[in-house]
Amino acid sequence: MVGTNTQTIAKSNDWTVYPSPGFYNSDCVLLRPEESIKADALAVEAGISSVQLMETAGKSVATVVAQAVSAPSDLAGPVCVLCGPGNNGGDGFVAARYLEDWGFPVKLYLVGKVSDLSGDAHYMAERFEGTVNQATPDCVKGASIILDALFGAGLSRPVSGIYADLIEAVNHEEDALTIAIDLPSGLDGATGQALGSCVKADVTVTFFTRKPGHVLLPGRFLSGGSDHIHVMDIGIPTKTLTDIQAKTGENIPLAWQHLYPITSPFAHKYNKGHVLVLGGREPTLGASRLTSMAALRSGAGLVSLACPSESYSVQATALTDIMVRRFDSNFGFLGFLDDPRLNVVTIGPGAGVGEKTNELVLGVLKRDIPCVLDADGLLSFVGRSKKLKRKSKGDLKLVLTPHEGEFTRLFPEYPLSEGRLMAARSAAADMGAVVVLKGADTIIAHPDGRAYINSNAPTWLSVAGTGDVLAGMIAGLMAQGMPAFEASSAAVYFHSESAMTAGKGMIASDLLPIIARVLP
Ligand SMILES: NC(=O)C1=CN([C@@H]2O[C@H](COP(=O)(O)OP(=O)(O)OC[C@H]3O[C@@H](n4cnc5c(N)ncnc54)[C@H](O)[C@@H]3O)[C@@H](O)[C@H]2O)[C@@H](O)CC1
Ligand SMILES: [K+]
Repeated sequence: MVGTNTQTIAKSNDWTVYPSPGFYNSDCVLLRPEESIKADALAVEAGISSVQLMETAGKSVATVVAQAVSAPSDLAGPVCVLCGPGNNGGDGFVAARYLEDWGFPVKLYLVGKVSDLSGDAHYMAERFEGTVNQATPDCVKGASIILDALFGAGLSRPVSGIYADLIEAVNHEEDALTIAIDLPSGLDGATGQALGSCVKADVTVTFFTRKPGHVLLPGRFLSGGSDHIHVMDIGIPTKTLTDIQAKTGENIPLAWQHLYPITSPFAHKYNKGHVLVLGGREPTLGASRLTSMAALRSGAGLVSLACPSESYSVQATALTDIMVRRFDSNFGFLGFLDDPRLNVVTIGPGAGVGEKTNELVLGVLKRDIPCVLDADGLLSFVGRSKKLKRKSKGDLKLVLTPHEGEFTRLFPEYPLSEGRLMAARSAAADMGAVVVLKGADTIIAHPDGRAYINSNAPTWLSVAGTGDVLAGMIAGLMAQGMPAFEASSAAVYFHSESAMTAGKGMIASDLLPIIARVLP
């Protein structure tokens, strides 16, 4: 699966890696609604008519409906097709025509009149030979299948009025199978947030690529969940992705496998990097142990844990595979950085919030040593995040891994209410650092605007200590030469894979022996 790279140490000029193969591949790239409308337009420029695109789109929706039922006669109620005022409604008319032709009991409902429709939607409405009924909230009662063609990529404001009433009626009809065309109506395809009311679909049929809203939460669940989002090829040439220069993708191996560090037969501990983890004091001694073990399990050649003298004996006794070192002052810790083999420092888990940690972090950054900052390492910069700003346009040297609470405290200027994706992107651009905004849909954002959305985290991953493990995994991959953005993305992905393998009820330390099993 992973690893076509023959280099032992991957190329690491981060800012030149874009575009990566993932952004050319419709399995990975997530087109924002305006980008998908642009893709349609580019396909038209390339000679495919927009009517043909809509015909193929509508037919593909009908095909998914047909595959969901063994035979039209098995349906107790009709297939209700709810059409809105734009081209999403046009897709609904096409799907309704095919389903009628195939013998399905179809009832089509439109908000407004056919004469109000324009362009391709109007043309497709004229071609539909069945009855066009006026949509009212009662119309979906008793339906076996509801096809939601109210709004797709063109949703431009919060849903209200008759549309909100229709959406509520759809969601109330729990026995019906609700299939959304392109996006559940009311879902903002860019942010994954509901704009006013939103259809809760069981299945979503989208075209060419998925949209960020299908992967971000709650959009992923409103769309029926990852396994129920069908992406249909409607003939848009893949090369349009090159012209669009999309910068959002799903965090899958395709996105970063070309930079994954491959262990050469000549590898030894001294050419697989050396991670230094700052160890803490009571009562959070275990956190930095998790981080250091995760770095080692992720393939780093050497891992050292540097801790204050008072916790030295506990840490040294608890760790067998990690070199434990002691220091009595910040000066002592910074002295460890003179070792030229040391190539990543992790500060955070159990480090303590305050001036001392602040000084240590700035000392590391001043020496230009790549650094993963988590937990206390981040919280020590609340109110002074500007001090972390990196100006360099060369290799990215800093990775920040806040969860939502830490992010909000660190970056109040980027409110999460405007969408996690945008907030993480803005913070990354501002700081000149990789920002890993943790959550059920972790975002990994690069200062140049690229971002991956992670989707393979099981619910049980959210337990104490798993963030400490993630920080170690990122550091471990960076130590082996993987660029910061891709190392962070790969670590997030394999962290979730490890949790998946560990299973429900796992605790953070269960992940450690599994990491090495799931890594390629
Ligand atoms: N060539 C193309 O552009 C293709 C488009 N396709 C379909 O077309 C869709 C996009 O079509 P459109 O751009 O026409 O957009 P939509 O059909 O999603 O909706 C746009 C219409 O809804 C209105 N509207 C937006 N928000 C509203 C709100 N909150 N309340 C009331 N009215 C609202 C707008 O004024 C406009 O009339 C895609 O989602 C897809 O389903 C597919 O047929 C594939 C080809
Ligand atoms: K829809």
